[in-house]
Amino acid sequence: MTTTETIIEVRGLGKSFGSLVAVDDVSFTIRRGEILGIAGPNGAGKTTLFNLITRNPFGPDRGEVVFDGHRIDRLKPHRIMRLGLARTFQKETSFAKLTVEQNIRLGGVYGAGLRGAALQAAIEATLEMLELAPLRNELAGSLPVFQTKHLMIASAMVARPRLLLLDEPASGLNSIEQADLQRLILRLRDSGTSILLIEHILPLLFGVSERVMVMDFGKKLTEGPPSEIARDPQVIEAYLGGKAMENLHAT
Ligand SMILES: Nc1ncnc2c1ncn2[C@@H]1O[C@H](COP(=O)(O)OP(=O)(O)OP(=O)(O)O)[C@@H](O)[C@H]1O
Repeated sequence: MTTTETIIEVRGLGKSFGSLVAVDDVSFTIRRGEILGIAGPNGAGKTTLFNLITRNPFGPDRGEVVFDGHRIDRLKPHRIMRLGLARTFQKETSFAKLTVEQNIRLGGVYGAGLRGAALQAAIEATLEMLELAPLRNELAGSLPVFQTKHLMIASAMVARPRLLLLDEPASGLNSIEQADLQRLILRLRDSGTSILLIEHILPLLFGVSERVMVMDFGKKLTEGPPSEIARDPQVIEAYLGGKAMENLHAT
């Protein structure tokens, strides 16, 4: 359930690569229990924003991030994770030659410092929640794309994060799998994890997010409820493209 309490506050975050300003003075907050969506064209700075918040693999040049009462913008990535902030990556990050369970175990050890019975209990709960229990002994490298996505999310969720950053989790999924993923994201939120979600598949993004922030050229262009963002003419024409929004309205 969304509360008025803030789980993360990002203030004036910025990052440059030479003369390119990849993230330019971006500020936003997420409330506890909320799903905030991020939309924007390729190269808008969405993934770089995730990198800056998690400091993985690099932190910001400018700005502040306060997560659950802690300033985290100068902490090491593993310290940020241990405070309860986890992320997934666009690219496949599982260890192909380890089993599903072994991959999740690594997430619990590295992400949350879990050991012994607490670790095993977290693994079992995560296998159930992500519907991976029947596949626990399969090699990660042998999984179809849908289960691979689940495993990436499981490896983050085993640490029981209070905030989860999901980077394009629906890429490569068919429409039935996308609908399944949509339900899963809502389940994760209902289990107490706030979510920041980057997604190009707009029906999914607009379907799960309480608010959507639109980025372009590194800047935050606008932010609001999906129903308002979907009608915003400058978002439609300039940034999401008329076709993308036609598809959205058709759903
Ligand atoms: N390590 C880096 N070195 C140099 N430039 C980078 C680096 N990382 C990102 N960029 C540049 O920063 C800009 C923003 O990239 P970013 O990957 O954050 O965009 P994005 O919105 O996530 O795009 P996509 O939707 O394609 O994933 C791009 O111009 C990209 O080329």
